[in-house]
Amino acid sequence: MISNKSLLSVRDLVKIYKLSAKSQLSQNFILDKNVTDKIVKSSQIDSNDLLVVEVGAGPGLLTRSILDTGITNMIAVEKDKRFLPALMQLSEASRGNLPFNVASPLLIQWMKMLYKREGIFKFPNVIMTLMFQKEVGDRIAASVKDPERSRISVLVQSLSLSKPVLNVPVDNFEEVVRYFYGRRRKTLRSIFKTIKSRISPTEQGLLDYNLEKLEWDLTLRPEKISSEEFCKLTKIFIENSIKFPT
Ligand SMILES: C[S@@+](CC[C@H](N)C(=O)[O-])C[C@H]1O[C@@H](n2cnc3c(N)ncnc32)[C@H](O)[C@@H]1O
Repeated sequence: MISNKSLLSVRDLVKIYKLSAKSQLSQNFILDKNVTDKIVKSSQIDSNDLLVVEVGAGPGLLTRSILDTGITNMIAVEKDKRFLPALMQLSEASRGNLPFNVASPLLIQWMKMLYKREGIFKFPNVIMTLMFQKEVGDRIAASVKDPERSRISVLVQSLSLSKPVLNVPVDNFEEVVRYFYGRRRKTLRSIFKTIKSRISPTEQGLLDYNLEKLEWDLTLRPEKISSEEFCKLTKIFIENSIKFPT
């Protein structure tokens, strides 16, 4: 718990240290404590939590709301040294509003670790509260019908524990999805043509035979392919020992 009486307000700190938001660091600050308190409430942070980590603490208002819960161990990570004086006032750190530029790679890494039960995810009941820019949130939730559908939609939806669809190793799956979304403006026919030019004639035959069974419409683009279908494709490569081209 921190004593706010001894602290300058975050609004004042922003003025004093001239902490204007830098777009290249995806900076966008919350200056209303009602909002940061609500975020913390929804994250279910409890004073018994052993450790809370905040990535991208900025001027530290969310950090203050987290500290107000009475937690005792906190790590705040911040790339921009300008925030050091503001954060130095706070002795501990938190979790919350992710820097938008690192949100997608971090999320994919965490989802993979969660799926493999690695790192902190070896422990049961790890709760993470992640806040994203609306555009990133839209992409995460996008279905095959939405124009925002992207690699992150496929990966997160496939790895999500509430509705897991993955039945192939996550690294192979990611490789396939990354390859297709790296060519998202091309048709599936054109992408498969490139893939086939990079594998042996025997492998080409095996791939053609199995692709027919998938019954994909090859005039479509990758965003129209569901996570389940990408799983099936990954399985074809694995079961027929076809090395996926990089
Ligand atoms: C969207 S702001 C959020 C600030 C604060 N948490 C809030 O809610 O007001 C994201 C913060 O992440 C920081 N940031 C950006 N890239 C970072 C990185 N690679 N590592 C750590 N912090 C980073 C930015 O400097 C910025 O302060």
